[in-house]
Amino acid sequence: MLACRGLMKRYETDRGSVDAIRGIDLDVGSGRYAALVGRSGSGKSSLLAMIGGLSRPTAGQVLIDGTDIWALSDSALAAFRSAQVGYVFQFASLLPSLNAIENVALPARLAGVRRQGDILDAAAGLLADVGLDNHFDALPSELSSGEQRRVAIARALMNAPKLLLADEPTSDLDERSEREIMALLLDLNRRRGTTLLLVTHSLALAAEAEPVFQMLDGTLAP
Ligand SMILES: Nc1ncnc2c1ncn2[C@@H]1O[C@H](COP(=O)(O)OP(=O)(O)OP(=O)(O)O)[C@@H](O)[C@H]1O
Repeated sequence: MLACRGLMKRYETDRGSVDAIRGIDLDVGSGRYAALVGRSGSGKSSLLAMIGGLSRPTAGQVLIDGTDIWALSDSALAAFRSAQVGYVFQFASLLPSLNAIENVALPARLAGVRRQGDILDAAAGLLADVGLDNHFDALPSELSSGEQRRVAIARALMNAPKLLLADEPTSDLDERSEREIMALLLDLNRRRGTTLLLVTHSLALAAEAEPVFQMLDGTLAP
């Protein structure tokens, strides 16, 4: 489902170049729950951004269901991302002026889906799936950080992506919310067959994943 071949990322800075990713090959089968672990600075976010079509590799390929995503034109890549990949980041990044259901609906609006009724029905269903059926009208500022994270997960699923990328999705949450968010992600992975790639510092969170990739200074540990 997901394959990386010879991936490299070099950042050019005022102080010279940084080789953040130094030749990575990996495979994740369809419907799997995979984890990417490693110390701060080992390159996890850089790798995820290339896999998610957000940051162009210096060399190598990312194949999602056989599509070499970095060989696509910018507009084709944007369309591919919007249709096939969902993102949950460290901070929820909801739009503060939109309520929960409008935030969840946004990816479908951006993808050009026109039937507003269908969009709102789908967004309501997703909010119910993440346990927020009573908060459709709440603004992000009226929700706890765990609830905001749930809205972000529902939003990531709006366009029914095949691949869900989650970068430290529970990092600033208390233990109970962390457990609940992880249970939710794993349930979505199992029930919908969405392939999940989770970046985490936590070996405990990665324990249920298969495969687990360990990043070490821009490469994968054998
Ligand atoms: N835009 C950038 N410009 C220059 N260097 C960068 C940039 N982004 C990341 N780096 C460097 O690349 C390396 C990998 O960073 P990255 O953020 O991918 O690591 P990480 O494993 O995700 O870390 P963390 O767990 O702290 O988020 C680090 O040395 C970092 O300083």
